Amino acid sequence: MDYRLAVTRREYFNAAHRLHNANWSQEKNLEVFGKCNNPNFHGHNYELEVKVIGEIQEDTGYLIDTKELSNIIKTNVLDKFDHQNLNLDVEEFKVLNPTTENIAKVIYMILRPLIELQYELKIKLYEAPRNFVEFPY
Ligand SMILES: Nc1nc2c(c(=O)[nH]1)N=C([C@H](O)[C@H](O)COP(=O)(O)OP(=O)(O)OP(=O)(O)O)CN2
Repeated sequence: MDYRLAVTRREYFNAAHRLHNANWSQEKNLEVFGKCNNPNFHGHNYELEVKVIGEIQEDTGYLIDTKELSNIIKTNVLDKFDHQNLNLDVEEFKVLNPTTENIAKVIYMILRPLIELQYELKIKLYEAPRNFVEFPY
């Protein structure tokens, strides 16, 4: 039995969004989401941390090759989210409010099948330097 450890890859993407609940009135949306409900959308510089937890492989000395992890994130998350309008351009958010919580959850759901099951996966997503979400928790 070896010790478990974590390898984390940090990435960045820029995206526009608007927080809105189509089942609510304009007034209720404005009351709950305030400036984030502006129909003209607004952008954030998101900082994403993808953490893979497991044991060191004896043959490579790696837990996971960071280059491989970086490629997985780039192809499946950054290429899909970066410089996009999340509400309009990303399929998942046509039916889901693009809050930091939901974006972190969607990223986890995209990446989970792509990382070997023996590893635990955790997502940390910063929407602003002082606001971040961790999923799962
Ligand atoms: N739990 C959540 N709360 C809020 C979310 C969210 O995704 N989850 N999102 C928003 C808006 O998107 C809003 O635009 C947040 O950005 P910003 O206004 O820049 O954030 P702050 O006002 O907190 O910025 P500070 O400079 O750190 O004060 C709102 N709430």
